[in-house]
Amino acid sequence: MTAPVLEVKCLKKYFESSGWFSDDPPAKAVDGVSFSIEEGETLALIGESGSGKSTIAKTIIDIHETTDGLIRYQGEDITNPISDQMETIRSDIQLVFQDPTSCLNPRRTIRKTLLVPLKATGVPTENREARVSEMLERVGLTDEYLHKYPHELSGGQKQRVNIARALAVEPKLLILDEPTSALDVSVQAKIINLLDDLQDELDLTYLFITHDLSLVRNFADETAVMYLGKIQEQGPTEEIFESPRHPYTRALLSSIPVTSERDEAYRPESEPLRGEVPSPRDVPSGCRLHPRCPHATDECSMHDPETQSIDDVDITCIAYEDDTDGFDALLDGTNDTPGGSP
Ligand SMILES: Nc1ncnc2c1ncn2[C@@H]1O[C@H](COP(=O)(O)OP(=O)(O)OP(=O)(O)O)[C@@H](O)[C@H]1O
Repeated sequence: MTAPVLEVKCLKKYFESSGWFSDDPPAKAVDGVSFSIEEGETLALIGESGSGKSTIAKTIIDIHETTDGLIRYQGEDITNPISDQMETIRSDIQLVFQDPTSCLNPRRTIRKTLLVPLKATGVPTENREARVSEMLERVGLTDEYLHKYPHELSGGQKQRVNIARALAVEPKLLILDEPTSALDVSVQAKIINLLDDLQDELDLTYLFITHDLSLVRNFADETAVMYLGKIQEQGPTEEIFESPRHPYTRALLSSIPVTSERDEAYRPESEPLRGEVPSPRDVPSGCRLHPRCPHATDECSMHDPETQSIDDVDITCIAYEDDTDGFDALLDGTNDTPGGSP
């Protein structure tokens, strides 16, 4: 059996305080996260702003040093990598960022932008021009764009160039960090379709980071829902969207704008979460969601929840564990209590 392309185990990334604030506790941006992605699959990491999604991405590619835990790429331990592992990571794992404009050098034509990674990875000079054209074509652009500068391109076209640049080194894993959030809605769908096609053509594996849940359902095989540095619920995307169990997942999904009857049918009943997301420097005891959770009991503030597996889904919730029947009735729509409090 081949190893998953990416495996993350009990990953922690704490940011220590510095300067005037050096006595403050560290920010627990990522606090014990585990997941794996098989070849050719997409895992979506979803959650509100500040839940730790980008920190996971940056820790995987060694922009941040790992505080604790393990990161494996194709079975090899790449946690805080040594220099030759860094070369593998630089060619096999590519990151596509949110803002297509800031990632492109305004003084470089598209041709020059795409030549940089080809030179860096030693593609012979005589093959480079053909590769640039091929890469542009892959992302739906023509040679007409070769001599243009970034400011002459639309947001969607710039993101296509960023994707082409990421593909230049023939990566196996793309980390897509909110790749469409700076784009218009109509352009977002085109970029998602492009990424979908590229995955099939090139057998790519994706870690897709987003807070836009409407993009996830048709794109990701698996979904992990993050809150304040921890995954709360994780499983096949269809299962998460059709039968969300965790109160946090339910609250997130109930806040997606409804655009079709299918959306309406899947929209879970949920009471809104109370208050604001706490600081990662002051994580609540027990279940970190408990001060905001409509289902929280006294138990939830006292113990760290265990993760349990139900129907291929891992859920980390004491209230669910203690009242599975009540929660399942809520899922079936047979709970009498308005808002579904168990
Ligand atoms: N370099 C840093 N130093 C201190 N704290 C940081 C640093 N980078 C991130 N954080 C904190 O870690 C937490 C997680 O941030 P992160 O950017 O990973 O969240 P996110 O889920 O990706 O949110 P967003 O979608 O807004 O980027 C936040 O509270 C953030 O302020």
